[in-house]
Amino acid sequence: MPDTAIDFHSGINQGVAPVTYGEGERPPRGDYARARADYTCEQDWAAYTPAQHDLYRRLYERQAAQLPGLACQEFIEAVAHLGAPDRIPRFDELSERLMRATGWQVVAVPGLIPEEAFFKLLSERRFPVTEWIREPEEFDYVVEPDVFHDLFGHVPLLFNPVFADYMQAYGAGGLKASRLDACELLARLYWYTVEFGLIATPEGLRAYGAGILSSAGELRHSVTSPEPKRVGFELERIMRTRYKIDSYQTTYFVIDSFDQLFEATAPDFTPIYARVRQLPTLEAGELLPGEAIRAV
Ligand SMILES: C[C@H](O)[C@H](O)[C@H]1CNc2nc(N)[nH]c(=O)c2N1
Ligand SMILES: N[C@@H](Cc1ccccc1)C(=O)O
Ligand SMILES: [Fe+2]
Repeated sequence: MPDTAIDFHSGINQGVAPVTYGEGERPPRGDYARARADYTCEQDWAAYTPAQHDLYRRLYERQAAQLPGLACQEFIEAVAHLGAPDRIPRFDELSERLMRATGWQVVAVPGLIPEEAFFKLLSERRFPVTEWIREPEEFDYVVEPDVFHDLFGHVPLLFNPVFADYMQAYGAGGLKASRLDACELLARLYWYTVEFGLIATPEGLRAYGAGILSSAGELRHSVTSPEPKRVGFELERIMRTRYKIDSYQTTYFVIDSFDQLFEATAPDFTPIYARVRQLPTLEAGELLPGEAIRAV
């Protein structure tokens, strides 16, 4: 196996083991010995215990119950494609449905993988899903992404054609950003859209980011709390903004549509990275002078 460490949250490939992850260093959780060179592995579905299937079901049910009025309609409609909530889905069955809808597949990975491997899979329309599930004590919060976050949070929107194309473009863009040493800037885009994005709809603000949609508490917080700043989507604004990895976000960026997201990220990022590097970096929660924030 390539012996490469990653900082999942910052998206910075450290190049050496062990992994830097939040505070302190430790290897990523997962069985990397079974992984292929592209970091995918077989989903050992038979190895899940009844207690683990039951944990998935409880996570699913808690989350599904609070989607109405908080999650975007595209997500709500697509959650059903995950299949029966009473057991951890089989990735190959899910892939068949997803392939028919948008040409995507889900592939098992042991856990966090190096960002270049991650980008490559996305660019091939293969979404890496962590095979392991959190421990019962981690019901409310798990530090690294597990199968519940990856499946419930990310996979439903891969059934949406525009979002599906955005994810592939992000992967290809990631491979390019690696060559331009711009992964830190690009990772902020992923964070503030794919993980923690909000969308304005005629019915009001809704969540589409996987980090929000798989979180017990942040879903309501992100959409309804008066506390966080909500700023209209702006590519360079996002690329210069740091983020929090161990608390609710203090700023959320709001798109008007998936088409807007796709079109705003279509231009060549090479000159954009150069420009953003000249601008001061903003802290999470910091606003620009006179910057408009959206009311909830
Ligand atoms: C793209 C993002 O910035 C980050 O670098 C990558 C790294 N490796 C990963 N690996 C897995 N399994 N899941 C992820 O979400 C990520 N994120
Ligand atoms: N247009 C970007 C690629 C990209 C697309 C969509 C999302 C993220 C990145 C580039 O040239 O680098
Ligand atoms: Fe995620």
